[in-house]
Amino acid sequence: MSQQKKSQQDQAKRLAAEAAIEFVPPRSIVGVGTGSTVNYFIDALAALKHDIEGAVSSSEASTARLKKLGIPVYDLNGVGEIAVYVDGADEINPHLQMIKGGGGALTREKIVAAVSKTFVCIADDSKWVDVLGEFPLPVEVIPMARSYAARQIVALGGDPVYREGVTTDNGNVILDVYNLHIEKPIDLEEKLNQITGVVTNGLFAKRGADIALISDGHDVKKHTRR
Ligand SMILES: O=C[C@H](O)[C@H](O)[C@H](O)COP(=O)(O)O
Repeated sequence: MSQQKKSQQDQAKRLAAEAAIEFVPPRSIVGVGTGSTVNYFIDALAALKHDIEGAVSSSEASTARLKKLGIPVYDLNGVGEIAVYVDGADEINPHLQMIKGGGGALTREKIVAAVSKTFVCIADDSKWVDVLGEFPLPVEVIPMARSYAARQIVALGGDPVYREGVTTDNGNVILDVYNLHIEKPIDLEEKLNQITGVVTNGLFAKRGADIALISDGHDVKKHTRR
């Protein structure tokens, strides 16, 4: 990617992230995702730190950034329903179903999203697609089940590749599944989760986003779920 394209994409990420601030209720505990787009959101949230109670985080990386900026981070087990969860995506379709987990944080992201009333997805417009699957679908697997899970994934029509050298925050491994053209995201999400040894997969289809803020680096378009 050229330097100019990269800085336009960064600007798009920043604009989408800053637009999410208006969805943060005062005095709330905010659900915070993971990734380069969310990092801009965390930076914007820091300016509001005296107006919110704190955050629940989806990764060690986001926790470290939140704490560094003086935003208290709570354990999810001590918190009830979260009003708003803000997170990025690797791909998002017009139904606001997503592929996530490019950064390996999919499982904790799915947990925090499940507890949250409203999911706001923030992304640059390169993530907006008609059909999910061009981006390899991450699947988090218990290490001893890696080969078995990979064979089961092949039987479902995907090409799994072990993400070497990566251990998730939960101590597991990731298989990135290539060559999927995902016409029925909810079906595939369920089938993958039924494989013994799979912890979760990066399809956020059953619980997609409620709002997507997508930027081209100039404007931010707001999409709501169809
Ligand atoms: O595990 C990572 C997350 O699912 C991210 O939200 C996703 O990979 C998008 O990251 P970025 O904002 O860096 O493109």
